[in-house]
Amino acid sequence: MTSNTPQPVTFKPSGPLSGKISVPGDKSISHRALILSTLAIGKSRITGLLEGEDVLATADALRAMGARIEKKDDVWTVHGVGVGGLIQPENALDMGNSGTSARLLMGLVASHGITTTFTGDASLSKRPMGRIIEPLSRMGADIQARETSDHKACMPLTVRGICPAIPLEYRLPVASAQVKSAILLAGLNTPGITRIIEPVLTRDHSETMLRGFGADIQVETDADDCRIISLTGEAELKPQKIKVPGDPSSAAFMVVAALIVPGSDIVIENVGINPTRTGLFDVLRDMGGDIRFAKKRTVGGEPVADIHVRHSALTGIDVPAKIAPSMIDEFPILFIAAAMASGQTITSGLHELRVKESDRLSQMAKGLELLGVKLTEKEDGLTIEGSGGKTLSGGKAKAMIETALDHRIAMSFAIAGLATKSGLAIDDITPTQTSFPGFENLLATLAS
Ligand SMILES: O=C(O)C1=C[C@@H](OP(=O)(O)O)[C@@H](O)[C@H](O)C1
Ligand SMILES: C=C(OP(=O)(O)O)C(=O)O
Repeated sequence: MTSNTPQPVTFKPSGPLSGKISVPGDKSISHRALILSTLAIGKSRITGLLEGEDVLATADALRAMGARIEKKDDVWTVHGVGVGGLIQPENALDMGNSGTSARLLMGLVASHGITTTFTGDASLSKRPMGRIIEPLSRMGADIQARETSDHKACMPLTVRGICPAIPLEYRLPVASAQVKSAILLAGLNTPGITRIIEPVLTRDHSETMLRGFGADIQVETDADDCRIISLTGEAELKPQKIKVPGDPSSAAFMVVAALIVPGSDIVIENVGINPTRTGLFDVLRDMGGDIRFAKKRTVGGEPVADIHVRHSALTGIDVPAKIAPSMIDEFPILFIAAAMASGQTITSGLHELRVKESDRLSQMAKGLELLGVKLTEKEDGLTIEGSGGKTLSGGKAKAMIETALDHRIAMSFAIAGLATKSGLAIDDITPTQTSFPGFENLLATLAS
């Protein structure tokens, strides 16, 4: 887990960025690769796994519930216990900073006859868990959570799973791949068909990977354009060889860095370009960004490409709210691009950003204001007046940016620092370890 000692770092103005890099493995796919391999009978092999703290928290939790997970050279091997084969962990499972670990694993244990306590860091302990507790309780799990003063169910919490659980038909009230995936994972060890109605498409890695592991899962679209996902329970999963592609959410920081630093020309190899994840690249292209996907191919059922990016003059746009789910983690870095664009960038429909690792609308607004950026913070978005390509330098630019245990806030302002007059200090770089180990070094290789 992230050390408790904050490490402040100053990011200095940069000359042109150049070179070919690759970013660490996709976080969402890495969590799912470990979880589904644990549920298969036999030995799965994973390459390209993200070795960030969030994914390592998932691996540790799965080990505590009986999986044997080992790493040799670049290959992770998971000896699965089979659907229904988890054992009760001896201690509470520490989910660190990771919402995905907490929510997916809650789903996993809900349909096993085991009792499991989940804990997390100060950030995760503030995030809403009611959205997971509600459907899993309907499946028969008993979940006791801490109640906050404003009556929200938060961690720490204890899931008393039930086997057999009751199959659920559930319409997702919030566009969340974590909620969808938690229910699907619970459904795997539940007799009958678990059905999810998804009015707004979210990342679909769980569906793709479940199919790849041999589960019986059907996806249809109804007359109202809702996806209906049906999973047959008591599944038998077969072990797989998985190649995890580079994470588009990590590539996003390097893409925006190249767009805003004059003279830059970079290539990021082997990045996942699943359309449920690439909204940021579409928005940046609409703003005038020169971003090309080269060598498109399919790896393990996921589309992958090399991304070629060149410095570009950006123009602000009105970002359609409906694109939000396909770039939900990328708004912090979009706001940095918007601050460097000419004209106004308007965003809306982003309530979910207030319940991520931090309140990302408020943290980004505070930091951008320190940099002298003019903006309006609304309940569901920011409207940002861009500098028209001029370097950022507010009167208070010497102040530290507060990262609030949020990796994406830290990395977004690190990139902003490259486009300042005299550098930008952020109060803690350690949260980058959760999703992007090696972030600082990789950025330095592009600048050298
Ligand atoms: O399922 C996943 O892997 C994720 C889903 C998203 O969360 P929500 O489901 O809360 O939107 C995203 O923000 C998170 O980084 C990863
Ligand atoms: C929201 C994120 O992750 P999680 O929900 O897994 O903490 C993120 O990576 O931006």
